[in-house]
Amino acid sequence: MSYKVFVDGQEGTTGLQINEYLAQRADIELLKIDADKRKDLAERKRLINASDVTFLCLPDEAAKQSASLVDNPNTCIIDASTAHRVNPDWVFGLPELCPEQRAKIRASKRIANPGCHATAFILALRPLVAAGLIAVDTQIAANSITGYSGGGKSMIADYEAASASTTQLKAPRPYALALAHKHLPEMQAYTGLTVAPIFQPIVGPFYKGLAVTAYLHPAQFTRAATPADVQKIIADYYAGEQFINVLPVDLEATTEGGFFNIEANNDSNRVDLAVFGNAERMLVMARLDNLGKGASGAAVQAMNVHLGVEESVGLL
Ligand SMILES: NC(=O)C1=CN([C@@H]2O[C@H](COP(=O)(O)OP(=O)(O)OC[C@H]3O[C@@H](n4cnc5c(N)ncnc54)[C@H](OP(=O)(O)O)[C@@H]3O)[C@@H](O)[C@H]2O)C=CC1
Ligand SMILES: CC(=O)N[C@@H](CCC(=O)OP(=O)(O)O)C(=O)O
Repeated sequence: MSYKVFVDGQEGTTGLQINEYLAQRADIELLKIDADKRKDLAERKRLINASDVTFLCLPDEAAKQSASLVDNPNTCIIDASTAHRVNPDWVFGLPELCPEQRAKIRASKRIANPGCHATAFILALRPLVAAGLIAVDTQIAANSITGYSGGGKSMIADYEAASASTTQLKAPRPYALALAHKHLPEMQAYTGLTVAPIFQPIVGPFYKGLAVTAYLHPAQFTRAATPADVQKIIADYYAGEQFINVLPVDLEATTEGGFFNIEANNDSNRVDLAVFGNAERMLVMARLDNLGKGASGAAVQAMNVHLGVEESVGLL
C-alpha cells in the first residue's frame, strides 16, 4: 500500500524536514510542486486533492486558504500552523494527550498539529490537572527557552546573517512580553485549565532544542505531594508511551553537573519530562526538539496514527 502525500510549504523549515522524513519511506509517494508554482493556488488545489495526506507548513492565513481548497473527502489535512488548533472541527494531533486521542486522529480528516511550546507545556501539565492535583482554575506560570529555528526561515536568516555575531542576537531574548503568546488557547484547552497560563518564551542563539519550565506551588495543590509523587503521576500517565520519557527525581542523573541540557532530544521525536524541587517549591520541565516533536516529527507521527501504520515509522 502506498500513500500519496503533498507538503504545501515544502521549501519552509517544517516542510523541508517533513520531506526529509518521508523521502526514506517506501510506503509514501511524495507529490512535488514545481518551484515556480509553490504559491499558485490552482496547482496547490490540484495536488492537495490528489493526495491522501497533505501537510500544511505555511503561515496561518495561507494554511486557512489551503484548507478551504479541499474537495476530495478522502484527503486528510495535517496543519502545522496555529490556525485550527482549538477549532472544534479539527482534532488536536497529540496522540499522547489522552487515551481517546489516537482514535480521534485515526478517524478525522482534519488534524491540527500542536505548537512547539504548547506540546511541552501540555504534556507536562495535563497529567497533574487530570489527577486533580492542580485545580483547573490555577494560573500556571511558565517559561520556554527555544532555538531560533522556531521562528522559521526569516528568524533563521536573521540569526545566521554575518552581523548576528556582533549584535544583540548573541544573547537570549525574552519575547511575547504582552503575555498573549499565540499558543495560550491550546495550552489552556488541552491541559483542561480554565485560566490561560502566564507564559513567557525566550529565544536563544542556537538552532534548535526547547525546554518549557512550569512553576508549581505545592501550597496550591489540592493535596500534599512531594516531587516523587508528582513524578509518579506523570510517569503513570505516560506509561507505555514510546516517545515520552519521564525522568527520575534525581538531580545528579538528570542534569549535567546541575545544568539541564535542552538540546538532549534534538534530532528525535522524543520528549523528556522532569520534576525538580522539594516539598515547598517545585517545577516541571519538558524538553524536545522544536523541529522534531515540536513540528515535523509530530506531524509525521500524527500521519502514521491516522493511516494506521506503525506509529514510529520513520521517526527516531
Ligand atoms: N519552525 C518551528 O519550529 C515550527 C513551526 N510551526 C508552524 O509551521 C508553519 C510553517 O512554519 P515554518 O516552516 O517554521 O515557516 P517558514 O517561514 O520556514 O516556511 C513557510 C513556508 O511557507 C511558504 N509560504 C508562505 N506563504 C505561502 C503561500 N501563500 N502559499 C504557499 N507557500 C507559502 C514560504 O515561502 P517562501 O519560502 O517563499 O518564504 C515558506 O517556504 C507555521 O504556521 C509555523 O507557525 C509549527 C511548529 C514549530
Ligand atoms: C522562536 C519562535 O518565534 N518560536 C515560535 C514558535 C513556533 C511554533 O511552534 O509554533 P507555531 O506553529 O505555533 O508557529 C513562537 O514562539 O512564536
